[in-house]
Amino acid sequence: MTDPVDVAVIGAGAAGLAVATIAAGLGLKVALAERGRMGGTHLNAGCIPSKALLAAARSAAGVRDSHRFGIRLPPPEIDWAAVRAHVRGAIARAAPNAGAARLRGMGVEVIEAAAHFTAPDEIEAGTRRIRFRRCVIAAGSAPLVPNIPGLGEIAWLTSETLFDLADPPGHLAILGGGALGLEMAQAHARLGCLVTVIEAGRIAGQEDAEMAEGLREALAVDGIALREGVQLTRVARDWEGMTLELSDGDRFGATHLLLAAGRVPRLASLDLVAGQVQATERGIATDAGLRSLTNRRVFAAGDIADPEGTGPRSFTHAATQHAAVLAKRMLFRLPARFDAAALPRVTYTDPELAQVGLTEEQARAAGHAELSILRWPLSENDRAVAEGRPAGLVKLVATPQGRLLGASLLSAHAGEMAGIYGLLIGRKLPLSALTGLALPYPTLAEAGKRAAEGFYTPKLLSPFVKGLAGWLRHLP
Ligand SMILES: Cc1cc2nc3c(=O)[nH]c(=O)nc-3n(C[C@H](O)[C@H](O)[C@H](O)COP(=O)(O)OP(=O)(O)OC[C@H]3O[C@@H](n4cnc5c(N)ncnc54)[C@H](O)[C@@H]3O)c2cc1C
Ligand SMILES: NC(=O)c1ccc[n+]([C@@H]2O[C@H](COP(=O)([O-])OP(=O)(O)OC[C@H]3O[C@@H](n4cnc5c(N)ncnc54)[C@H](O)[C@@H]3O)[C@@H](O)[C@H]2O)c1
Repeated sequence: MTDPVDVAVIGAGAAGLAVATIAAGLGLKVALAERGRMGGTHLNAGCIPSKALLAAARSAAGVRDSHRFGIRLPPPEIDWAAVRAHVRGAIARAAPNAGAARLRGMGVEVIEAAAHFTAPDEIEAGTRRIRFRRCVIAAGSAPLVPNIPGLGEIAWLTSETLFDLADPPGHLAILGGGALGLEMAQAHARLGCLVTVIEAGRIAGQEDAEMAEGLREALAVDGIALREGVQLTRVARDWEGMTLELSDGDRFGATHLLLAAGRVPRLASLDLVAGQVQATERGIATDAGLRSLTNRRVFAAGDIADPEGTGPRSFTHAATQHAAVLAKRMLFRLPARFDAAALPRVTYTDPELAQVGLTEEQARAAGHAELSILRWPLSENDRAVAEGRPAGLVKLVATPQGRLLGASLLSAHAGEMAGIYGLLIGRKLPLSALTGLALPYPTLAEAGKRAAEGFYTPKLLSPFVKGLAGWLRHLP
């Protein structure tokens, strides 16, 4: 029987790679099993291809829009094969960072096979049986395939197959108006496809309603048909592609259907019973420090982790935050917990929609009866005006004492600005930390500062302060 490894990792996506890299960097003996493509979702079927496609789409939109700046160009011609090559090129350029060679170079034993538990302290991957001191389950999540009559008749798409299409969809129907559905709707519309989004609730349902409304207007400009508050009740194949029936009785034809209705944890093949690891339908049940509730040797990270029953946070930056928690908790045995309070999320449409902390609705639902709601429209921001992009809004939600609870941003580059709000919320800094910050002029980031200034303006203009200023005026 061979010595146990210090850390066995199941899955080489963002979470597994980060954990394996940290542990190997500390000189620990690490084994990593990956059954599919190294790099997992974010590299092969998630962040990188979707952002690469969005960049191509933004470029096409820029050409169409150029007349606003006095530049006359012919309509863009979309070379789909070249767009695909750009997307594949982006994946290929990022791939070496996640590659088996890099990991092996760091001393990690990489096993390119599916892993499953055989005992509470052992996994099997391919022909290898590996005993472990610690195991991190980082097997990620897969697209949810809803149970819709007729779905079996058609060749539906998910994010795992969408980026491999040899030809552009003529009419892409998208089931789900969350981050994935909206990003891919805009990308394909700008690349010349007809797009219809079918959303059971409202688009961007987790996000602030005012932000969703602004995004709705922007997507309409791209010609995207949004069908909100309806279910897809049936799909049938026909000679042109498919016919979709909606719960309001409407029917329409489409050539392709993308399922963007959420994700489910990849639990099935792990044999969690043998590992004595408890899971819920949302993922591996862990405490706030990502340790399994039922097997102290086992931890979870990334999309598959369900810390304290709060559900997964399906973001690459959440996966790397998980790895940082595990570095402290699992490797150094220090207290550490995953705190999602300051975790940003961004929908990379144009404009981008970023959220950090609580939306107004969530803050009220959490029992904050009195709130200070501070807004600054992009139409009042010099940079946005100069660049001819005045649509958008920054909205801050604060306590009456000036502590920031949440920030919602609808703006170009909102994702680049989200971090500052994460810092304010995470470090519990007052709004004055933002108002006192010298920001370069003219920047979009100033909109947030102007919103925060709105908290202090009424106080500065109070009769007391005015009286004080009047009195000071008489001093020599
Ligand atoms: C289209 C799309 C766009 C996205 N865009 C963004 C974005 O812009 N920003 C953002 O932050 N997030 C984005 N996400 C979410 C992000 O991609 C995921 O949150 C992140 O990739 C999850 O990483 P992970 O390591 O938990 O899982 P994964 O990346 O899914 O990795 C898990 C790995 O485990 C392997 N595995 C599974 N079971 C086993 C087994 N039994 N044995 C061995 N290996 C196994 C899988 O093959 C996989 O490679 C996007 C997702 C999608 C689908
Ligand atoms: N920019 C990003 O960070 C980014 C981009 C894409 C995906 N992701 C991650 O990937 C995960 C999956 O994204 P997603 O957009 O598929 O999931 P999601 O849960 O964010 O959105 C799914 C949407 O589909 C709707 N829906 C579900 N079932 C439906 C049905 N039968 N009919 C009509 N509508 C239905 C829901 O109401 C919801 O609005 C998310 O957790 C997200 O965090 C992140």
